[in-house]
Amino acid sequence: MQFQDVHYKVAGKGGSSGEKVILDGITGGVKPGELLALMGPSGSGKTTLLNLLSGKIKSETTGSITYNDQPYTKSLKRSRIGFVTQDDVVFPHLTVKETLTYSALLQLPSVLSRQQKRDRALNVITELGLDRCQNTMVGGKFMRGVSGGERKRVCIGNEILLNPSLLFLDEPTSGLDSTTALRIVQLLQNMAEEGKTVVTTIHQPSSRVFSKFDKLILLGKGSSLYFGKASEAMLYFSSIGCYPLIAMNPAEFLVDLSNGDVNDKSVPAQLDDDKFPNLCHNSQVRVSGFNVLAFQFLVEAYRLKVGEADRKPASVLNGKVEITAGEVKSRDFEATWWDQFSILFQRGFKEKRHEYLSTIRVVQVIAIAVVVLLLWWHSDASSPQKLQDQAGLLFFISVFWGFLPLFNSVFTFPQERLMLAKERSVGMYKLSAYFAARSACDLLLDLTLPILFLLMVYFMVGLKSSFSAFSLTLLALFLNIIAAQGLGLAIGAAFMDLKKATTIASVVVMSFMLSGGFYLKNVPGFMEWARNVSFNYHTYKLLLKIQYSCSLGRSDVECGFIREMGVGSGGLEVGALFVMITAYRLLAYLFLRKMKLY
Ligand SMILES: Nc1ncnc2c1ncn2[C@@H]1O[C@H](COP(=O)(O)OP(=O)(O)OP(=O)(O)O)[C@@H](O)[C@H]1O
Repeated sequence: MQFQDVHYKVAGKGGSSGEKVILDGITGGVKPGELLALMGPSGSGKTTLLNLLSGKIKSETTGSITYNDQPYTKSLKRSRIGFVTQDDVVFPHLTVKETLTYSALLQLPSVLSRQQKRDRALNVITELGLDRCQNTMVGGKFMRGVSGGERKRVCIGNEILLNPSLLFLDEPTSGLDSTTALRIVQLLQNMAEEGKTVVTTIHQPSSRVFSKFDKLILLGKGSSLYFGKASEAMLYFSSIGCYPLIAMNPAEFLVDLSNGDVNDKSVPAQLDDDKFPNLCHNSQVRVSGFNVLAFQFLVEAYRLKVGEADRKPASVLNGKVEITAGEVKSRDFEATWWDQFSILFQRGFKEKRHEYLSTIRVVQVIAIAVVVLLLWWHSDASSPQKLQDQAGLLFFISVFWGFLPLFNSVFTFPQERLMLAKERSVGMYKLSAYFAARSACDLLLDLTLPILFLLMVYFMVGLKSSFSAFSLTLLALFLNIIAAQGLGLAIGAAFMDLKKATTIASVVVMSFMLSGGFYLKNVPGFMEWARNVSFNYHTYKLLLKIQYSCSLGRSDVECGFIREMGVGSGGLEVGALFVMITAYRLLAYLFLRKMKLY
């Protein structure tokens, strides 16, 4: 891979006049068998350069980046490039083996049998030295799992399943102790020795880690301060008069220099006012610990080294290949739609069952059921007053089993956003397969607890004790839950941000509850739409019909509103719920389609 004079800028707040240059003419290259490190202090542009080289960023760029003398193409991204992000994008409740096996089943070509794909996952586990922890959950921020170094190796494993020729890694050692960091970099060096081209950003490596790099690009404030063999970096800097005055890790020395920090370092005497007259107002020489002169000297020295003659004119790179959801359509999906659905369903089920059927949720439902039992124990519909109380219970049931699944499903897409973006950007599966699998999985898990609730409560609170009434009540609750989930998924997909999504969801929930007809019998005409799109209103009516349609209509004048709502076959309500089930899910799918992959 070769890159020449790469520039990248972003528009500042004030439009084009306030443009911010992020990368300023970076040139370099790396061959198969080499490990290239992009080093520099925080904010120097390492991640941006890595994103450009891997094809993640395409806009606002000039310069040329070629792979085997060819420009970037979509198929290159799919089959030849692996990218390990700085944050570990993994499912915490899956084991190491499950993570890599599902990934292999989704990614590897269909010419391989399922068993061969599983074997490939096992080979990668062995290759990465993960045998001992293969049956341990990966874990994450809120859950203890494998160690940080092992988790990083799982992420690398995910990317090397397809055996890419180019592997990019963003800060693979951040947050790891020096021994674990060394193991990771050793692993990268081994991969490079096997013929891969490996490019990694690194913040401040130990000297042993530094010795593993074949090539090095040192960045400072978006400018290149060095490109060449890592082993020759110190020689180069001493050739321009910069060397450490005390024993120092070379990486520390280089990052200090790129930070403009010249303490304990010898710098050329000509860093005096006469060499750079335009920079030499003494007040400017040091800006909050940053030695402007020294830094400028390093940038100029490197430019001199490269020589203006070698720097070809910049050509426009960008804009032609936008990595969007639509584009992924064109690639060949490796597994069939049904295979994708079943793999994603199994993966989603394994990941989510811990959450849905967790002790805390079961206890929550049992606790609510006990409170309901205490309040409505042996209630009946023998008088208008008692009938009103029972209607209250039905209203509560429709609200509770609407809002619980709604709030659960609001989290689904925002929580999986990173994983979805990562997997979809390489076209691992069709969005429809993912959406169907995710919905089916949530459904199965969300329908378990209402059964428990209803079994605990139904026969003790004086509701109709026939099998058909019980089954119909359960069915009505199921429809309510499926509609509520759809709305939750749509809100989550629309905002993809947990805070915003939960806030909006709570507003929607309150409006539905208030306009649902229980608190206010005469809902004003202009608010009727809120009632009509409220699933719990229709479910409430349905439940009233199931319980009372036969016994009402005689003398319960005082419960006129129950009679009014509870008479009829329930076909209209079932129809309304089906419309909502379809509409909300369709909306969720459309929002998901519009989601940006990067
Ligand atoms: N889209 C953007 N809009 C505005 N500024 C940006 C954008 N992308 C990058 N930057 C800025 O460019 C600079 C380089 O960012 P980059 O993430 O590449 O640095 P880095 O060297 O990887 O830093 P770190 O080691 O902290 O991750 C930073 O100052 C960052 O704020």
